[in-house]
Amino acid sequence: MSGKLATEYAAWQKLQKIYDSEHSKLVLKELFAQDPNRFHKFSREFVSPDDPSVTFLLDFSKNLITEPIFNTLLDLVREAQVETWRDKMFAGEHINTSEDRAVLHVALRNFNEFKISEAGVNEVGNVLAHIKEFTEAVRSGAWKGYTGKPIKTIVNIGIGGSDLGPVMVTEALKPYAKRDLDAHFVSNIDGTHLAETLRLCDPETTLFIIASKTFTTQETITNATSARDWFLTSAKDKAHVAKHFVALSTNTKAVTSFGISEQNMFQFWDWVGGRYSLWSAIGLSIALVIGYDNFEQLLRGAHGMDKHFKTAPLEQNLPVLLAIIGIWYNDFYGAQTHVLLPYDQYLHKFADYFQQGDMESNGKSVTKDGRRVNYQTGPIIWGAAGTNGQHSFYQLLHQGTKLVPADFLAPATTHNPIAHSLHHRILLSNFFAQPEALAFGKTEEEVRKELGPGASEPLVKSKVFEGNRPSNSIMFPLLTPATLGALIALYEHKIFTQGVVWGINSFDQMGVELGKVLAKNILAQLDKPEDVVNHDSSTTGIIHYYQKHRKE
Ligand SMILES: O=P(O)(O)OC[C@H]1O[C@@](O)(CO)[C@@H](O)[C@@H]1O
Repeated sequence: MSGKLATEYAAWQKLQKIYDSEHSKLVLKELFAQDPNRFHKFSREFVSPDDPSVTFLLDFSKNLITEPIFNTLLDLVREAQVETWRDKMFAGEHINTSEDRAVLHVALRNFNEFKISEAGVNEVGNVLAHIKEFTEAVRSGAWKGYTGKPIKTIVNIGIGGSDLGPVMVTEALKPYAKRDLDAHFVSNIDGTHLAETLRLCDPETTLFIIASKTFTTQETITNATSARDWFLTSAKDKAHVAKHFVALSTNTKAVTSFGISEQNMFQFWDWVGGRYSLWSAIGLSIALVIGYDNFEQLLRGAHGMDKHFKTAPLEQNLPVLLAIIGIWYNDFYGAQTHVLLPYDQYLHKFADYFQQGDMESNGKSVTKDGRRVNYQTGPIIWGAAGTNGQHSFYQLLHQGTKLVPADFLAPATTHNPIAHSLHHRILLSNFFAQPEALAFGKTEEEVRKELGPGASEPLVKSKVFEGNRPSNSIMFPLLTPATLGALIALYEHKIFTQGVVWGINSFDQMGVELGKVLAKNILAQLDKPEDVVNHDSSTTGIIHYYQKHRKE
């Protein structure tokens, strides 16, 4: 980053002028009518440099852009020195300046290709070997519980990046799962989460995975402690913990003091951000569910995207393209959110995952140099699997007053071709139709013709679709481990690129700390009304209501 506020870039100022003078004239229907070649001009096909079966189409032609806008957005990326900062990241420079850390999730899937100098990077292979050995032992039944039975259930206890990645990926890659190994994920401190999960577990055949980068997160350590107490109620002897508890962390001291032996610990390093950690030991539950070979395919798919991001010219660089399109709407059109719409039920947790990935990375208002930004940074990320979203929030997308840029994603082929793939064809017909409806809408004239004479004016008006609502469409042949890896890396590098343009540190998360400190302070005051001190009347009042009405 050049130490500039994004608004100080010449390209940014030029974009503002273009927006001010052009935006009202940008009509997708006209843009397509003027240029029969628009789709080819504004679509790219990604083919992994490592594996030609990892390929997808990005169609970004249904966006409110022209070639001058597109080129000026690329100029902004150049002026912000995105490529320089990208190369710093890959080289292991400490670009996470507030924590003086490298940002090296790419090293977790590097397979020794890029030369990266940072402590721990040359240990990645050993951890992967440990993951392979352990997952094969558990999946084969060689790893036995304290009564000599094989493991039938795994419970990952973690939160945030120690939960969302494993959840999303094990859901997305269910077709590759070992169906006789049940996987559960406990994250919330709400006792319900653990209690409901333990109801499904047999202490003799359950493996608990305590996933925590810091191994100090209150929710995770509390859940882990309660899970261990539950286990020991049956197993009695603490020596049995070793057969049923493993840890994923950077904090060996905290792991061993919890009572998990170092040989049952899978290590990672401080240069792995929590929201970028599924590729690390945090991915143990993924490897247990889909097998090590598929887990490695996930990593290799991401590595192929890494190489693309590192080498492709900006105008061909898919993470850069998603990034600049997002900036155009976020910073010039004033769009507050960005919606992710995977037309694949296996990807139903994709938006959840990138809520942390994007919003915890770019939900910042101060630059790396400590200057308050005077522009919008990270968007609000949300979404749902199609076609479910169509029966929930698409009314707003089509006829609301808010601009909501959308990413549509879908596999050309389903893993479940039931009814001779009729279901998939119906799903895809919607995947194709929704962006068309959003972009081109339905005119008043078309509505009048449809309703015929005599239709009331309000009814006519209510059925008009203004259109001109932008979207990206991404289609890939099949959702495989490698394709998923490439897709996740695509969005990781989009987030990186936007953060560099905005001049913010995408890799710390200071904003999650204050609430935790206040909560710990309040926890100590919950017994009696007189304990509640030093708060505003609202916080005091609602705590007193709780104390008056609680039963336990
Ligand atoms: O993995 P851990 O150290 O337990 O942190 C869990 C999550 O908590 C945070 O909110 C940081 O406190 C996320 O950034 C992180 O993924």
